[in-house]
Amino acid sequence: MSLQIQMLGTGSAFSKLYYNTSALIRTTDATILIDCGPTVPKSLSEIAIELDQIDGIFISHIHADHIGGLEEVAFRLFYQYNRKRLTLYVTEALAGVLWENSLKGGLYNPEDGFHQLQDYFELVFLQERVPYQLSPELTIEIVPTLHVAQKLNYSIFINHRTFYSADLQFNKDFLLNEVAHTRNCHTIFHDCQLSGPGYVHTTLEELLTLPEDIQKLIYLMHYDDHMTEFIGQTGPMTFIHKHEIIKISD
Ligand SMILES: Nc1ccn([C@@H]2O[C@@H]3COP(=O)(O)O[C@H]3[C@H]2O)c(=O)n1
Ligand SMILES: [Zn+2]
Ligand SMILES: [Zn+2]
Repeated sequence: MSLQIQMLGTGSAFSKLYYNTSALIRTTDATILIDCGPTVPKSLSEIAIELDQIDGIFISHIHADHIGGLEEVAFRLFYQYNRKRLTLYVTEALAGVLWENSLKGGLYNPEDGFHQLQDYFELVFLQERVPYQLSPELTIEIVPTLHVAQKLNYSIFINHRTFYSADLQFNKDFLLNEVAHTRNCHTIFHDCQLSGPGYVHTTLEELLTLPEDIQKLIYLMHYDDHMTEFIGQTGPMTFIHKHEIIKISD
């Protein structure tokens, strides 16, 4: 079984250098996008991936750096790609706020028959902590994680043993007991705020308190533009870069 994770961006919400954190999950039979910030269409075009080569999009939460490219994707699917409807993998609750609190502003167009999210995307509602086999080679499972109080936020297990964090506050117990121990993950993609108090993110300082054998599994993403100043200061953890491909064999 072959699984590849290719980063489309690795920067923080305010990064001007590294694009919004987002990735493509690629297997021989499926290509799924994780999050869709404003820089995603440009990043896809840089690696010559057309929107109609993507089978579906998973959304972790509705901050703009994770969804700000969806309006462009929705319009282009309809007007440039002959009304193609991609699948959106979301919880039902997230689909509601995604439309009402974000996308409706640009996409609502009753005159042309666009009333709701379903008019642009095929919606597949995920349940928390239920594995979904999206294709013979790809299974995903979402878990609720804490980012901003009262704000829906989901991280994702890919083929059971790869963990990809949404933006999240450090949760050492979860990383040690669930990600590393119970699920025996061999690969972890984790958001990382390089300096200052995290507030709504996990800081590098916090990740450095994890046991070394877990740090070895971690690729750091969602970092600020002063990343280069921290090269050599991340213990065994590795900064991942835009368009880098991690091959995962299971
Ligand atoms: N309580 C908060 C909420 C948000 N923020 C910043 O706003 C950004 C929104 O996108 P993000 O990627 O979640 O990162 C958040 C923080 O930088 C923050 O610093 N403190
Ligand atoms: Zn973010
Ligand atoms: Zn966020």
